[in-house]
Amino acid sequence: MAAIDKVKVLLVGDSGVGKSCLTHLIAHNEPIHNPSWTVGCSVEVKLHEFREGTQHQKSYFIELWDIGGSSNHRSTRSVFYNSVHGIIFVHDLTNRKSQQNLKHWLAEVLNKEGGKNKQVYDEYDNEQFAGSTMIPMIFIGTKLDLAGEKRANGIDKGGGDIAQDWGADKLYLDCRDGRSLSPGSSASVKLSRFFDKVIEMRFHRHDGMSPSIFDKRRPFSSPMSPKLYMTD
Ligand SMILES: Nc1nc2c(ncn2[C@@H]2O[C@H](COP(=O)(O)OP(=O)(O)OP(=O)(O)O)[C@@H](O)[C@H]2O)c(=O)[nH]1
Ligand SMILES: [Mg+2]
Repeated sequence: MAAIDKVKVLLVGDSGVGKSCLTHLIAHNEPIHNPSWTVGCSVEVKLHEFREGTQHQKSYFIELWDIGGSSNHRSTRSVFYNSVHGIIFVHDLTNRKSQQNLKHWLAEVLNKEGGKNKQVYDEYDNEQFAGSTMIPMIFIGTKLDLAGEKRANGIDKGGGDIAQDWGADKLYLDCRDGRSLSPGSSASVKLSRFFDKVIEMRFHRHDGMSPSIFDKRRPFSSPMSPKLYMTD
C-alpha cells in the first residue's frame, strides 16, 4: 500500500482560548472536558479525505500541531514553526483581546522571534498582507455556547474582522459539544474545505514547487508586499 502523504497545520492563539479542546474535537469528533494546559506543543493526527466524493478523492494525514499559548514559552516555541502548510488561528468569542492578539501570533509564527519586532508587525497590520501569504489560514472562534451568535457576530463588527481582512474563512464553535463538527454541518464543510486547500497548495500546484512560505530558501512571493522575507 502506498504511504499516505501528510501536511502540517498549526493551531495558535492565546492560552485558554480552547486550542486543545478544538484539536481533540477535530481529530476525534468528540470533546474533552478537562484539558490540561499545553506545555510546548502536542500533536494529533487526523485522516482527511481530500476532495471527498470526486474522482480526485485521496486520503491524507493532517498533523494538528497544538501550540501551548502561554507567553512564558514564547521564546522557545519557534522550533515548532518550520515547514508549516496551514494555520488555524483560534480565539475565544468571550474575549475580544484574544482575537486582536492573533496579529501578534501571525507575526510570531512568521518571524519565529516572538512577534516583538514592531517593524515587521506593522507590515502585517495591513490588508495587503492577506495577498502576500500563500499559506492557507482559517479563523475559529470558540466558546460559542458562552458568547451566543449575536455577541460573536458583534465581535467582528466592533474589533474589525481580521478573517475578512486577511481573506480567510472563519467559523464559530462550541468545542465542548461533539455535534459542533458533525459531518455535513456548515462548520465541518468549511474546515474540510480548508484542509483541501492546504493539501492542494502543498501537493497539487501546477509548478510542482512546495508553496510553504516557511521554506527558508524562499522569500514571500507577493508582488504586493515584496518587503516580507522570512528571518531565521
Ligand atoms: N464553554 C466552553 N468552554 C470551552 C470551549 N473551548 C474550550 N473551553 C474551555 O476552556 C478552557 C481552556 O481550554 P484549552 O483547550 O485547554 O485551551 P488552550 O488554548 O489549549 O490553552 P493552552 O494550552 O494554555 O494554550 C478549558 O477549561 C476548556 O474546557 C468552548 O467552546 N466552550
Ligand atoms: Mg492547550
